[in-house]
Amino acid sequence: MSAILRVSDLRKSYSGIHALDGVSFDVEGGSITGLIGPNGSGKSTAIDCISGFQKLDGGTVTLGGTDITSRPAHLIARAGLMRTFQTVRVYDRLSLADNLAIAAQQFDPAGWIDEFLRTRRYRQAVESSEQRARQLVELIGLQRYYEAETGILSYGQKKLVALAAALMPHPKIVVLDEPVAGVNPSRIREIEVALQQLNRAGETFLIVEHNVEFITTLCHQVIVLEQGRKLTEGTAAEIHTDPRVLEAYLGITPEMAAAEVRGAA
Ligand SMILES: Nc1ncnc2c1ncn2[C@@H]1O[C@H](COP(=O)(O)OP(=O)(O)OP(=O)(O)O)[C@@H](O)[C@H]1O
Repeated sequence: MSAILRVSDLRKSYSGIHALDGVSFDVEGGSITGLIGPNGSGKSTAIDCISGFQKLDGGTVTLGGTDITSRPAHLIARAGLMRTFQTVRVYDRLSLADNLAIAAQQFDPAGWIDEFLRTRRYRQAVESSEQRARQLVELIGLQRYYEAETGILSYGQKKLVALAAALMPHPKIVVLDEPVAGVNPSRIREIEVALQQLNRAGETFLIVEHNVEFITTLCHQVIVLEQGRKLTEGTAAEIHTDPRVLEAYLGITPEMAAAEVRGAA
């Protein structure tokens, strides 16, 4: 695997607060990479800056070798970096199929003249969008709701629809902002399975999430931020046992962990 997304030395301050203080990391193509850290560590600022929703003070972002630093969000999306948001954004009154058709249309090569004249380009765009929609809906396990209004779906299922919408234009990577926040715990597994299925089909994800168990179950690589800096990165197993991560998250110092072990012995 090679890096599809490379961020180097990201810097962003808010009136003296260093939200990002030189953060660098890579996301490998075909991976699920997690970005975690305690409250205020800079996760949201990082993904907002990467996806063009905030301006960086410094640093670079490259996508598939192309410099996309500080481009407007819509051009970053067009370059192949899509994102989802903490709060779900779907059209409740429209069917799942229509939600996905609208998502595809934003990037459609066919214009209104093609549509008016029903050109071959228009017919091909509609056909490939429907094929993509059916494939994605199957991968997220919602095929029985394809024609149903999305309003009837659970919050977790709507999050999956928003994810499928982000995937419609065949992006190089999707950045997910807290995909299981607010989701009923009994539904979290559905999202986990859907992401695994999509990843097996070749999709790449960068996930920001507070639910560390979800991240460590799912991710090949985990990056940990603390106070605007990268504290560490590694596999889920490495992160789980890293004393610096335990301290940052739980306030457990290596000495306390050792004392606990001695006490239990
Ligand atoms: N618009 C803003 N104005 C001023 N300070 C901000 C702003 N946005 C973020 N910050 C500060 O920047 C730092 C990083 O915030 P950020 O929201 O990126 O962290 P986070 O890891 O996403 O936190 P959380 O997990 O609580 O969402 C924090 O100290 C925060 O208070």
